[in-house]
Amino acid sequence: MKSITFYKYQGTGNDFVVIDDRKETFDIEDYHLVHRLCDRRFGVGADGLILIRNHEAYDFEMVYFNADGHVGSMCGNGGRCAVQFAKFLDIFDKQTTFWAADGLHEAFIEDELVHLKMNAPKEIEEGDDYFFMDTGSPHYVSFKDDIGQYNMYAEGRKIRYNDRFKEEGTNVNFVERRADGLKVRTYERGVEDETFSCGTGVTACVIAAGLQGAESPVAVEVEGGDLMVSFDKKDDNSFDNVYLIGPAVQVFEGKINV
Ligand SMILES: N[C@H](CCC[C@H](N)C(=O)O)C(=O)O
Repeated sequence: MKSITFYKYQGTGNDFVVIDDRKETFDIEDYHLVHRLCDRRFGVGADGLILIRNHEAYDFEMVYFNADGHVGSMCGNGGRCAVQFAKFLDIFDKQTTFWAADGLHEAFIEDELVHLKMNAPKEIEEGDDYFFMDTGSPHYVSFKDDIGQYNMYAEGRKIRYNDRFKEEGTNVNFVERRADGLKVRTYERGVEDETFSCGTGVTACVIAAGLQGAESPVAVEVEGGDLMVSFDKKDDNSFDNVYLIGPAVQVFEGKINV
C-alpha cells in the first residue's frame, strides 16, 4: 500500500492538507484523490489541498486545489500557510517570493504573523448593494447589518448559483462594519459551504471598504480569528501594496494510506 506524508495547517480556521511535492510525485490530475484527502470522514479533512513545488525563478510554487478536488485559483490563507510551510522546510530565511495561480507573490514572517502580498484587483464592479472583484479568486462582497443572523449556506448559494455565476462560480462575502474594523463571513465556491475564513475574500472586503473611505490597515474579524489587511489607495481608486496579515499554524503531521 502507498502512503503520502502530509502536514495539516490552518490559517484563521481555514484548513489545508499541505504536501512537500518538490519531487513532483503527486498526480495533479487525480481530483478524486484530492477530494478524498480533503474529506472530513474518509480522509484527513480540509477546505483545500496545497502542493509545494520547486520553481525555476522563485523560491517555490504553490499549487492549490479546492476541497472538491479541482485546481483552484489563488487562496490567501492557503498562501500564508504555504509560506509558513516553506519556512519550516528551510526554503527561505527572511523573505520569500513564490508563484501561485494568479502569479507572483512576496511574503515575510514577522512576530509569528505571515505578511502576504496579494494581487490587487484590476477592475472593481460596483452595483447597488454589492462589489465584485478578483483578488486572485472571484469575490462578491455585500455590506450588511448584523451578519451573525444570516444562514450563509443558503444565502451564499443563492448568489453562487444564480444565472450570472453558476457556471464559473464565485465566493460570496457578507461584511459588517464595526467600530474597530470589519466582520466578514464567506461562502466559498469549491468547498460549497461557509468556511471559517477566506483570505482573498477578506482582502476583497477591505478593498471595498477602502473604496468607501476606510483607511489602511483594516482589522477583520472572521469566524476563525483575526486578520489584517494593509494597502495603498491611489488617486484613481486603484490599489497597490495590498498585504494580508495573520497567523498560519502547523497543526499536525501524518501519513495517509492511498
Ligand atoms: N479560502 C481561500 C479562497 C479559495 C478560493 C476558492 N474557494 C475559489 O475561489 O475557488 C482564501 O483564503 O483565499
